[in-house]
Amino acid sequence: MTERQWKPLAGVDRDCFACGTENPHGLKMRFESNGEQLRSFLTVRPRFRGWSNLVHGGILSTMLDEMMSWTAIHLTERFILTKGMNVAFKKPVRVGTPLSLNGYITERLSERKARVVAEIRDEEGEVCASSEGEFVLFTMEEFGAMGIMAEEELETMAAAMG
Ligand SMILES: CCCCCCCC(=O)SCCNC(=O)CCNC(=O)[C@H](O)C(C)(C)COP(=O)(O)OP(=O)(O)OC[C@H]1O[C@@H](n2cnc3c(N)ncnc32)[C@H](O)[C@@H]1OP(=O)(O)O
Repeated sequence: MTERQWKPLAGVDRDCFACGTENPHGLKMRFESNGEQLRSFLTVRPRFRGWSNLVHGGILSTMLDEMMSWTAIHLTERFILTKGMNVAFKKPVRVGTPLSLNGYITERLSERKARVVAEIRDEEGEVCASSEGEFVLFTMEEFGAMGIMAEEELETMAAAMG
């Protein structure tokens, strides 16, 4: 069986703390999709530490939220809000070490909701942290009506979703 090809997703948000392409204080996460799952690779800088050389748990949670969010956005082609998420911290994660993340949908709960999982792995491929979240899905019109994004941002985002 041939593995599905991974393709990079365009970075469309400049300032998001997690995925913003131009945010000098952010994580600058980028994503790839094979149509069934998404993945991301990054090395967390020391400025995001908690204890001494360990990545702060809040930063790991942000990375997991972002991984699940883009998984939901890309695989459902909808705008999303995180309704809730649970995180399990299984192994300490060190700053300055290469990490990989993956995300996938476990259940399409309804037309408007999806359950998504994300994992953070270390260089050995061991899962260091994982999350499960519930995501509410919105059409562009519904999201626009919530006043979260300007009209032109909505259209740029919608064009980059699939
Ligand atoms: C580039 C950017 C990527 C960034 C990714 C970051 C991801 C995030 O962290 S998002 C930020 C954190 N999350 C939030 O701020 C969400 C705040 N919470 C909320 O707005 C609400 O609680 C929300 C929308 C999640 C759930 O709303 P609530 O009414 O409690 O939902 P719920 O009772 O479960 O569902 C009610 C129904 O109304 C729908 N609904 C809720 N609000 C709306 C709305 N404004 N418009 C349309 N439908 C809505 C739900 O989909 C659901 O539909 P159905 O009955 O068919 O299942």
